[in-house]
Amino acid sequence: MCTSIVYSAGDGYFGRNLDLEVSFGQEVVITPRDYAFNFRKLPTMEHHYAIIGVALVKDNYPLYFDGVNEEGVGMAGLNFDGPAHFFSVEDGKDNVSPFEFIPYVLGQCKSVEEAKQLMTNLNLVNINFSDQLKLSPLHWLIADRSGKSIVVESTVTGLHVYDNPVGVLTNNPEFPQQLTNLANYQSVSPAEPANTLTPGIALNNYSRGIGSHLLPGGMDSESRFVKETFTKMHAPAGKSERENVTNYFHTLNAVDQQKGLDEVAPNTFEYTIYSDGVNLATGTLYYTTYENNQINAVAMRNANLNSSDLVSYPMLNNQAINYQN
Ligand SMILES: C[C@H](CCC(=O)NCCS(=O)(=O)O)[C@H]1CC[C@H]2[C@@H]3[C@H](O)C[C@@H]4C[C@H](O)CC[C@]4(C)[C@H]3C[C@H](O)[C@]12C
Repeated sequence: MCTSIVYSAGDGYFGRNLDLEVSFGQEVVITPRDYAFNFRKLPTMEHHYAIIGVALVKDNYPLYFDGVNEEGVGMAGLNFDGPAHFFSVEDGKDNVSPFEFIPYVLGQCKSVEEAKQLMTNLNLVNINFSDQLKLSPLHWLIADRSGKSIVVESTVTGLHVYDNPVGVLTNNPEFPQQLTNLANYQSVSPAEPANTLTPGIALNNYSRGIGSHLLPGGMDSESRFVKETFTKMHAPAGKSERENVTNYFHTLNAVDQQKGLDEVAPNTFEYTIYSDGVNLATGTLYYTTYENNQINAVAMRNANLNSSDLVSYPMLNNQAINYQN
């Protein structure tokens, strides 16, 4: 499972938890403006906005899992196994494969509105990156600095672009169903609830936090969608970058997956391999990994963005404990 959010405090932050049982060898990758993005069915994009994100680099091609461009547009691909459907190439359409979709949008859009315009003639097609790296069944969250976000889902019924009023995406079911399900939890509150259950009979509020008693806490995507929406909606805005980054990670950690809790095959467990968040104004990417809770950062603007060479940083996995004596 995965969870992606846009968090609108300070400059705004975009990122995700990547939950899986295997690691792909992903790194933090900066694609500068003059790296030539080749597309299978569209002309090469010679120049474009610079991108920072987490990707697997294969044959000098950055296969982005999530990323943010220098204009502050963020995009993440999350598993959508079952409903996801990609089509055959169609003449007259903008035929883009899922593995090309993040560069296609982040390379040329300054806002969610521009991304929406770009997608009016889009056909997400069933072309594999290679025989080893086949199509992934994904859907996507796209957000910008204003905090506005959309979800893109390609299913048997076609391409769907949904406004996302809560700025959260997890996995199945289809996005409209996830939104509808929120209605079941609308009384969940950080405050003490009013007793509408037993009018006239006082109940003993035995604990603090009783307003969130009904909040789901499972590893499943529906539970995470509700829990993350509640957590993010009530997340405080900090006064500094440090405070906002700290709040951002606490917000995502509400739905991270500890090893041992989500068995996807006998004795094989899905867990949160990494969490990342990019400042949408500065392009600095912050991340933690399962093995290393320390927040590490890579600044896009410290790289030469007028170049054609990818720049990669390994994700640091050694737990950095601050021994005080
Ligand atoms: C599996 C990842 C999504 C995490 C997620 O949603 N997990 C939930 C699993 S589940 O619902 O509980 O089954 C996705 C996100 C980005 C994907 C990768 C990116 O799309 C980049 C390439 C694309 C290639 O086509 C396949 C390999 C790949 C390297 C992808 C592998 C995998 O599908 C990734 C890593």
